[in-house]
Amino acid sequence: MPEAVQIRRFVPDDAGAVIALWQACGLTRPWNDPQRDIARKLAQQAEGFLVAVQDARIVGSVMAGYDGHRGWVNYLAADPALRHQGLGRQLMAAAEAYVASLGAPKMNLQLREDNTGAALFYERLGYRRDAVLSYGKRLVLDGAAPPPAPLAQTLVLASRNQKKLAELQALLAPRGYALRLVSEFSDEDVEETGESFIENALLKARHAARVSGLPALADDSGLEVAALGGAPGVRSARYAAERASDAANNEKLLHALAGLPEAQRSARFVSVLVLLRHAQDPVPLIAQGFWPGRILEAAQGANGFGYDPLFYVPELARSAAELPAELKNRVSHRARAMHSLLRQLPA
Ligand SMILES: O=P(O)(O)OP(=O)(O)OP(=O)(O)OC[C@H]1O[C@@H](n2cnc3c(O)ncnc32)[C@H](O)[C@@H]1O
Ligand SMILES: [Mg+2]
Repeated sequence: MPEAVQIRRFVPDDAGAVIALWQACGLTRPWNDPQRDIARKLAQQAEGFLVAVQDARIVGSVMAGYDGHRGWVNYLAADPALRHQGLGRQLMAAAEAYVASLGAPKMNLQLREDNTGAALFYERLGYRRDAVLSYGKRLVLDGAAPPPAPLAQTLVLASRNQKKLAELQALLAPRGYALRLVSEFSDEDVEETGESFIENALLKARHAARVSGLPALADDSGLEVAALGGAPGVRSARYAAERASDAANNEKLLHALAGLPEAQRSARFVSVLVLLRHAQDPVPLIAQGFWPGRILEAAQGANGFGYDPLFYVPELARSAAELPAELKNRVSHRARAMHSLLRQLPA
């Protein structure tokens, strides 16, 4: 049986094994020389650099420090072969105890935006996403230059739905995009006459680009319920009636599925995003995202909008309306479509 994991201070002889561990965990970057990062830490609060050891092998690391305002944690690494055994949690507890002993009132950390696995890990430890943008300026370059961050660019959002605006804004702000609503430029309503999400998204985006003169983003989305042959689908917003309220749509859906057992209540949210550089853009960027789940027998939760209170997400064991906004925005159909759209944008 392997011996229990011990957490102790880093010593210089650990460097080779620690760097190999960081590389195995994908934590190193060409512009950050790990040797120099270790040397920097040994010169500043060296006792906040901890390693986890099992059977004389380095299986984990964490670097913690206090800048006089906040505690910070970096280089949390756990041997990939020991995942799900509480090692990351143990290292974070040690890092928190260290910065708390120095008097830090709060611990901060930074994650790459697409690192959903790590985000869920920190949320389970009680961390919450702060409503801040993280800025940085490199003072010393160890190696190759990092890719340049995009400068702020304004897009018009072809939507009248404020909840969509909030979700899309949160997804785009970290990438340097600001959104303005099409209602700033025109009161005209676009009829969503398309047979597909793509056609409707294109209609909305073209109109917004035309009236604003700006590049335009549109989302056409909806809920597809298997037992209803994919309905309400592209008609999700007007399922109960033209301009129906969310409550009326939800009631109609519950009625349509009344008496159906759980196994026959599967559904998915769909989001199709279209980005046009200008109204005549012949090559729109298009991305779609899906979010599988099932329809509950009664509404649960008060967050989100539309069908969220009836949409149960099995992996999170909650309805979409019970998820904090930032969590919905990491796993939803819209988030998935946005990640795919962002991958198509030039860096
Ligand atoms: O067309 P715009 O002005 O963007 O706003 P809308 O609300 O009419 O949006 P859609 O035409 O795309 O219709 C989508 C409908 O699908 C539902 N829907 C889409 N995304 C959803 C989400 O994240 N949560 C819950 N319901 C959603 C909701 O009822 C929306 O009204
Ligand atoms: Mg609409």
